[in-house]
Amino acid sequence: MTILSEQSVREFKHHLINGSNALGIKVSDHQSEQMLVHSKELMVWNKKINLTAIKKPLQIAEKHFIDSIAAASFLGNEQSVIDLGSGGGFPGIPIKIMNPSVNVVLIDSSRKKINFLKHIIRMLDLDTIDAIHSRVEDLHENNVYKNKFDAVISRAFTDLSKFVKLAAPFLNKKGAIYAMKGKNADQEITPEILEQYNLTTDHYRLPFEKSNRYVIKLSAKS
Ligand SMILES: C[S@@+](CC[C@H](N)C(=O)[O-])C[C@H]1O[C@@H](n2cnc3c(N)ncnc32)[C@H](O)[C@@H]1O
Repeated sequence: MTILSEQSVREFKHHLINGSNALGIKVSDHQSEQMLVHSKELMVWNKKINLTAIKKPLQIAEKHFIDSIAAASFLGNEQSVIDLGSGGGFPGIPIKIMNPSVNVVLIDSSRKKINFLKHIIRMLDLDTIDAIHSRVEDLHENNVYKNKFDAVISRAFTDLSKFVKLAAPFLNKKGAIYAMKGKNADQEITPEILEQYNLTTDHYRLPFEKSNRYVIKLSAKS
């Protein structure tokens, strides 16, 4: 099925590459092609299952892909990343596309969304990435995932306090938690979080619509 005209494809890639460039991030032609494939499938599957409220191609480019790529640029050189409540694959799939050597695990409690994510992984022929159908809390005692990750990340999953509790069991000793947030991010930071973690906040603005985004990084106090 042709979901995008040739003109729309050109506009999508242009938007993705130029918008990322404006944030100082280089997206190659191959990477933009991979994100285009993911976007087209997102639009097709979204007609049957609820993957995203964002439906226009250029908005998908900016609000899903550029947002995920920008947040990924604040990761250190982590080699294993788990994305909690990954939904349509954000930020986990763009993280993998931008950093092919990183091991990525995507978790979601919706079987339909996991089927979609497995389909994308197959279409893009990605390796060292897995999509797991589970509630996050049901994996806390699973030795495959417990204390195994350098980074736990999420976007639009839950509030910061709850995310920290759900993320902590996955971290290895040097691991860090990354929460992608929109406006009022600072209001979610509680004294309990500051007691337990060193906190840094990075900021960027989406390049076209100009809204503010924050990545809150938490690493355990030694
Ligand atoms: C609002 S969506 C965000 C999706 C994606 N991270 C994004 O930013 O586009 C939240 C996702 O978390 C999943 N979810 C909610 N509670 C969960 C839980 N306890 N364990 C695993 N996934 C969960 C939902 O199925 C949904 O796909």
